[in-house]
Amino acid sequence: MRRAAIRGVLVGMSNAVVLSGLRRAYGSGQNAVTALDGVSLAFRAGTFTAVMGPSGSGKSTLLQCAAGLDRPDAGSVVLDGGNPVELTGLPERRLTALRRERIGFVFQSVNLLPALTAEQNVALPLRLAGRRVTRAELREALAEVGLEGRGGHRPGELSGGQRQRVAIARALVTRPDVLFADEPTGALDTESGAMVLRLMRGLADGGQTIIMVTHDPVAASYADRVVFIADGRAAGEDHAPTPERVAAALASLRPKVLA
Ligand SMILES: Nc1ncnc2c1ncn2[C@@H]1O[C@H](COP(=O)(O)OP(=O)(O)OP(=O)(O)O)[C@@H](O)[C@H]1O
Repeated sequence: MRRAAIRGVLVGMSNAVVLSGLRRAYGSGQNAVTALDGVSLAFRAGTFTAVMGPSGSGKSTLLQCAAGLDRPDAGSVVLDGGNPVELTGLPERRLTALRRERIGFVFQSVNLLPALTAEQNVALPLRLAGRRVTRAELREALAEVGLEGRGGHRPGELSGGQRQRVAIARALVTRPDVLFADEPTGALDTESGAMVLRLMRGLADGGQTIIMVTHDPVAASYADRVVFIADGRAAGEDHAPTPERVAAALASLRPKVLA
């Protein structure tokens, strides 16, 4: 009973991702940089979390480790989704398969293949996983991100915000446990960025777990929770973020030299 209760806290049904004691250093000797210095965080299923912190605080490293794109030196990453699996220590082939099936990732640079249509770009992860995919599924995936009727357009014929929405549709087409986003609105104008953020908010309201790194307090205010990282460590949380509160918390974390 007690063990079940403890397990419930660590990797229970309600958590989509649990990070425990994550450490990651780059380089060695005098050049060694500690990017993550023992971070433990849990992300509840169906919630939208923003990760914020000063430049170089370890946000991208955290996201890359949590998404199985980088390996921590110590600590564990557990993906739950009803079928818990620990990423750390998985052989590369299993990790690749797991990333393909259970993890979605969107970046600041959208990385769509320019020669392919929106529909063909969205189909790619399923094709790589050897799955059949129908036109109807692809149309539905694009409709979910507000791009019905745009399936035949190539990236060059779409706006920046529309391209990012295609990338989100591509990341979600495998129905991943978690959508990781690293500065998804960093390259967009305010209006396109707001559309992408509203889309992500709606996806989370529909049950999608989202973890997003951002520098922008307005972007962070769309999330349910903001976690702050400073010097590779967890440095507080806000469960009712507004742009003003987030900006104030961030200012208090900035290295004195930049303040
Ligand atoms: N591949 C790498 N090799 C060496 N050092 C690295 C590497 N990646 C990150 N670092 C260092 O690790 C620390 C954390 O980097 P990370 O990119 O995670 O920070 P961040 O908070 O995402 O920064 P930013 O907000 O500027 O993007 C930094 O000091 C960075 O210089």
